[in-house]
Amino acid sequence: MRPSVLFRVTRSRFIHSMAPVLPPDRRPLVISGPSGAGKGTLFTLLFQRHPDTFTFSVSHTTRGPRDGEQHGVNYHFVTRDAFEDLKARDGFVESATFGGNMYGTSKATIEEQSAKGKVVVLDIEMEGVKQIKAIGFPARFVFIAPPSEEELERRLRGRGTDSEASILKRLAQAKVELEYSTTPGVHDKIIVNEDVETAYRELEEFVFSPAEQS
Ligand SMILES: Nc1ncnc2c1ncn2[C@@H]1O[C@H](COP(=O)(O)OP(=O)(O)OP(=O)(O)O)[C@@H](O)[C@H]1O
Repeated sequence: MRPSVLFRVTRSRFIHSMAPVLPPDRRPLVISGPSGAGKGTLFTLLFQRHPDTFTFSVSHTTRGPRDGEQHGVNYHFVTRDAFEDLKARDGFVESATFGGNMYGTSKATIEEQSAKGKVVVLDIEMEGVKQIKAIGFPARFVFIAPPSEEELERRLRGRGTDSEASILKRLAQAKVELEYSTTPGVHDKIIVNEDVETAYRELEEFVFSPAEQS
């Protein structure tokens, strides 16, 4: 290998190891889609393969921490009063109540993480997507769809994390979400997660595409 070539190769490896490759469009990435479609699978790959580029948005919740959960890592655990106060001050891009507990994504969390130069990834359900769109919060919206409802059911069952009742509830909700995903202009990108690597490549390509292409 000629010395100049060697230098270029070494230099390029050095740049890659030192500086994260940042997407031209740094707006937060809102990932939504039916439970079991593979959102977690795909964004976990994004974090593993670009550890310095992306960061997961840490939500606020009024529920208590479970064993091993850490404040500021899994959630910002706050009192109901603190949550309601922040909500009244318009501090959330989206919030919702599940099983009697409140959950929300705070604007300050997104802004702090974005200020560190990272692209913030949000895993948000449909109602949250609607809220974020309604306030016009700048973000890129990606919808992960299953190849079919039958395959979605297979994945939910195969995951082995849900009761029969929970699986049926998730499948019913999936129909609503898939219907909503056909609303024009809601999502910047819809990815059908049939083969994981193919879907991942599509996600990566979208994420690193210039703003005007999204
Ligand atoms: N392309 C794929 N082919 C086959 N199985 C897949 C594929 N993508 C994900 N899975 C599997 O499907 C199951 C559901 O995936 P995952 O947990 O990532 O879904 P999710 O959309 O994040 O769900 P939730 O919203 O409930 O967290 C997992 O067991 C995962 O390993």
